Amino acid sequence: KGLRGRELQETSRIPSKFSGEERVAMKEALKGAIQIPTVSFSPEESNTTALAEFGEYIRKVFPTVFSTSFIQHETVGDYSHLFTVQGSDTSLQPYMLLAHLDVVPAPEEGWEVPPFSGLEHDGFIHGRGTLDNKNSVMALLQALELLLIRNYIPRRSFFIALGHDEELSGMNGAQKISALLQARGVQLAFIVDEGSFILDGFISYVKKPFAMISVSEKGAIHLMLQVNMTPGHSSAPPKETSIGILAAAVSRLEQTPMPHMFASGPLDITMQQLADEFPFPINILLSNLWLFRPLVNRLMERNYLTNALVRTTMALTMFNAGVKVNVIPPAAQATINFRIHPAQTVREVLEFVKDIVADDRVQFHVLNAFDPLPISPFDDQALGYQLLRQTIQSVFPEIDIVTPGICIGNTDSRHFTNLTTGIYRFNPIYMQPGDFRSVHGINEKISVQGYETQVKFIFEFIQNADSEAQPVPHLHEL
Ligand SMILES: CCCCCCCC/C=C\CCCCCCCC(=O)N[C@@H](CC(C)C)C(=O)O
Ligand SMILES: [Zn+2]
Ligand SMILES: [Zn+2]
Repeated sequence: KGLRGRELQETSRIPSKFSGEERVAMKEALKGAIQIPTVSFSPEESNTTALAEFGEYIRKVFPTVFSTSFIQHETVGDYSHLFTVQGSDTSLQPYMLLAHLDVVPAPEEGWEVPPFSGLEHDGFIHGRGTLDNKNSVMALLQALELLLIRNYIPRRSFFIALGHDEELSGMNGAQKISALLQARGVQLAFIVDEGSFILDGFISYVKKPFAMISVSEKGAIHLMLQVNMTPGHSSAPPKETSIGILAAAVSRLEQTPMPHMFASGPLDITMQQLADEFPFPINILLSNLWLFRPLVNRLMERNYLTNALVRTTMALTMFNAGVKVNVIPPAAQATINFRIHPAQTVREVLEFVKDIVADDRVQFHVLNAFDPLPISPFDDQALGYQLLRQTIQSVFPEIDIVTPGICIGNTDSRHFTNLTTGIYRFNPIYMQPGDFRSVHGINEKISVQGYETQVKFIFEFIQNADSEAQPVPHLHEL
């Protein structure tokens, strides 16, 4: 189901078999990438020396990519990279594979090995970026390098875009790449980026790992609340201070979750596809959402991850106030990070928040805001989704559930809605809750075997995108 024409593609396929020497080279290349500390600290501070070094490094380890006549390489926004791989059939719409080479900071405390060592230990490569997202950067280029060495000539053109400031919102990398391609009149069939995984053990009842392809991502608001009061001597305080007023306001917000929004859309399909994995009676509830939706909503609210899937969340992330112990504070500021469910908008969330705060002394400053991303198609006609599904099924034959999902974080792919309606977020790696906590946390690591499989997945995916296969129409042909 989904794609046809498999037989055709099998005839000229290059098998994803790598020699012992190639397998050593690919893991060594990843280790070298981890050792370059391409840290995005803040909008004002990145390690530009490391970002430049990374550009030199990929030239060195992927010489064929850089010397192939039908591949054009460009540096964008000083440190991001855009590879245009010209296919032989210009009637086919190109696609894009996206990843980012910057990482979040990694103070050494708590790490079993230094975070920029790239050390191999017990079958794992350790370090910041091994899951987020140098694994993808390196696997994309590695798979292409290996295909080129085997004289592969793609039919369908594609782009590999590597952003350098995703962890700071992608304005200098992905955003500029998107603008550049738009200026060139490029439209894409689809994009594949980071943002979801093969999930293993995230839902206690679901024993089988399943692949979730995120077809949308939440919007966000960075909101600063501020209260100003006249400062004075603390020995004769007013009835309320800026700190007290603000604390009461944010406490009201914390006590008032946004309405749950599990009404329809991709999550319906996710839950229905997973229903059979749950024991009785939850399987019955999930298979009959038309009747049991309110109950399922309450079940999903209980877990912090599934809760994030069913509603707009708010996290109070910064709180600043006070200048001295005996001074009535002149101002208090709180910064809140909202993640907006695809069924809500920035405007609706702000209205909701103002109603809850209901205090004119609290000023609102929207520092940054964007609506949730549109839902990309995931039906039988959706080329990007179906290619991912097909490749998951061939590379991970043990996975029999592939579901659409919603990405609870944000990715560079959100800068590309001008170029395509098909944006899919999926990393072909197994992810357990502990691994997930290591992303932006401590002891981030990838198994050598998991990384090799990621390279294999991309190697297969690029070939699948070139196959004769077309999405199967909904209606049966007569
Ligand atoms: C029913 C299924 C259960 C689902 C459990 C979900 C498990 C979580 C799986 C994937 C989430 C991955 C999110 C990764 C993308 C986040 C990247 C990131 O951190 N982006 C920044 C961007 C910002 C503009 C700097 C962010 O803060 O979101
Ligand atoms: Zn990332
Ligand atoms: Zn990240």
